[in-house]
Amino acid sequence: MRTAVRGARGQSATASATEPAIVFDRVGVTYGRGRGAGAALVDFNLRVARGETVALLGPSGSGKSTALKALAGFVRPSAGAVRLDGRDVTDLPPAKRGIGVVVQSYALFPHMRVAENVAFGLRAHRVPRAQIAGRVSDALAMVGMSAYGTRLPGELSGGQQQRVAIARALAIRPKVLLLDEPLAALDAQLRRSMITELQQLRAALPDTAMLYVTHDQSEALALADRIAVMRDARLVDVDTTENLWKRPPSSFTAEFLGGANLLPCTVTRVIGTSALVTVGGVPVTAYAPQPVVARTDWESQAGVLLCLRPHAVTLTSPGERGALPARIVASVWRGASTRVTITLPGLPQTPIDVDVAGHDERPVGTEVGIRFPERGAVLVPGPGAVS
Ligand SMILES: Nc1ncnc2c1ncn2[C@@H]1O[C@H](COP(=O)(O)OP(=O)(O)OP(=O)(O)O)[C@@H](O)[C@H]1O
Repeated sequence: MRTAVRGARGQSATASATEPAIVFDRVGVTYGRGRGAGAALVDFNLRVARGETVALLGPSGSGKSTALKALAGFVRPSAGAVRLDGRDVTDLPPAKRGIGVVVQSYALFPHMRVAENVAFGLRAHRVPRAQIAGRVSDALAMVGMSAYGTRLPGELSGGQQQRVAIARALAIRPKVLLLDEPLAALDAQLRRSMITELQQLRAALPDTAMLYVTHDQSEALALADRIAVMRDARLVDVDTTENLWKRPPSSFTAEFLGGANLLPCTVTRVIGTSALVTVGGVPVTAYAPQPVVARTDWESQAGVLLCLRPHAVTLTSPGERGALPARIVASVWRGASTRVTITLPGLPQTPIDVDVAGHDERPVGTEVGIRFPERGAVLVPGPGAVS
């Protein structure tokens, strides 16, 4: 059953001029039928404003692409509604939604030249013939591909093909741009430079709402205003990139966004946002964001964890005043930094990853000390906490 009431010409009764560019209203998607049916999206609610970029972040199979497809019209929701600028488009075919879509595999027509590939979408959207050449050249200029209009896709690199795919999506001047893992097929170096280009493109399209699907947290942090974290077909957390990073509302989000170390701890006292906790038998002070870590969470000790990000920890000499004693159990040099894994004597089964700048050559077994600022040690509700 749908939640929105639709009136004449697909106009939602809830539509208003102030509605965000994109609204998912309790959307559900089920693939297959009968016993084989599987829910890929459950009670999915999300709003994206004009000019805003939201990243859908989550592990493989969590339903990110399904959400995008429901918005683009490639799968039909079994429940709920999708609205664009206040208009219910749940039953509209994809070509009538005016959405630009970019997918991982470029999806260019191999026998058509670059300019023809870009023009194809314009014809499908019935843009008048006289306007097509100008729109194609504007779109190619936006992605720095003006000089390549007469090439075939096979004569381009992966990054150039993806730029053409983006140009094709932009040519229809969409108010909504959907990007489904657009950089996943590119190598690490090209991905980094494409992130910079996408940031520039973002700035050049101040009125466009963007939904960006990725399982790469660094892309999400670099490009999004807000991040929506998905797990098992559901939206688990949504907030600004900064809030989710600094004050993760769940251990899942803390781990997914930045590979946090999550340590069992006991909270002794909280004053304001400052907490005294015991970790591995040692007292430390930590940041207790409110209301993320509600008083009941720590008073009942219902699974509060200490989130330590690898870059927030500093290795010191053993016995240095104020440092916790630790021992190195593994060390991997990564070029610009070394990922050193340590354990605390009171928590020998809980490895803690620490990123040290440069090449740290201390051997496994070395006794060290660790320090972290109060704001670098954040309490988060554990998996058992009731939200
Ligand atoms: N056409 C389909 N028919 C049946 N099941 C599907 C179909 N497409 C996706 N699924 C299933 O729906 C679930 C969500 O898939 P979806 O592609 O949305 O996940 P995702 O988060 O985008 O994953 P990835 O990061 O691997 O692309 C998965 O369990 C997947 O196997």
